[in-house]
Amino acid sequence: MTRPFRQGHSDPTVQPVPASVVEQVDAADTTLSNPKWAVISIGSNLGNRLETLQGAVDALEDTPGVRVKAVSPVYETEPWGVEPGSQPSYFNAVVVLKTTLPPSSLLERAHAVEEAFHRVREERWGPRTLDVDIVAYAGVTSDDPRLTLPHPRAHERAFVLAPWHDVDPQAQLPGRGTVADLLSAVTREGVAPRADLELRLPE
Ligand SMILES: Nc1ncnc2c1ncn2[C@@H]1O[C@H](COP(=O)(O)OP(=O)(O)OP(=O)(O)O)[C@@H](O)[C@H]1O
Ligand SMILES: Nc1nc2c(c(=O)[nH]1)N=C(CO)CN2
Repeated sequence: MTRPFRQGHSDPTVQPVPASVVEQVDAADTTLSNPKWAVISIGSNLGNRLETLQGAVDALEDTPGVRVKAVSPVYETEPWGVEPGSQPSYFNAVVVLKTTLPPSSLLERAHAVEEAFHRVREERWGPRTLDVDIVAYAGVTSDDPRLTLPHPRAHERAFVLAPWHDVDPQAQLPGRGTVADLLSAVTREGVAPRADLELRLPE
């Protein structure tokens, strides 16, 4: 015998939903209909650097919930933070995207893209096939060491600021000021545009 389905609070299989859960679901829905912008720095100083950077751009675009909006010019840059001459030079670029992913999922994806290009983590600031850092995610600030936002060293890195300024001259680094001002405060020595190279914006 089938029992009639009873609707409303008298149905014992329907639990009341706590207000906090409703709030969380609503917040998630807002994200879905309201994508956030994020700025990603990509760098490579091992292997075929340009091919790897293009692969990273394509992999980001292939991510559900991510749309790449702009890809910067390519810069050839001296390794930052290490003994001069101790590592090959980098190719660096910046990707501006819109995403419905929360910051933690975007970081997971960034790590997966690095791993797809055989990134190994041996020493701090060691040479790498691919580095994918989240420079900024909307206006979010966080001092969580697993994901610090904005990136704690972006404001002092010309290899991030110069390509970002190229694609968005009005950009602001949350809590730090305009990218234009930050760029004028750092040395651009060792950060050279490679006008002969180009990264394609995925179609
Ligand atoms: N904004 C961020 N973007 C990427 N990783 C971050 C960020 N904030 C914190 N991290 C954490 O930093 C850890 C180390 O990252 P990674 O190995 O890419 O550092 P790095 O590129 O060598 O140096 P740097 O952090 O100076 O760019 C990651 O496992 C990640 O959890
Ligand atoms: N020029 C340059 N130097 C670096 C880079 C980078 O992408 N470019 N990334 C680092 C760790 O994120 C450390 N140093």
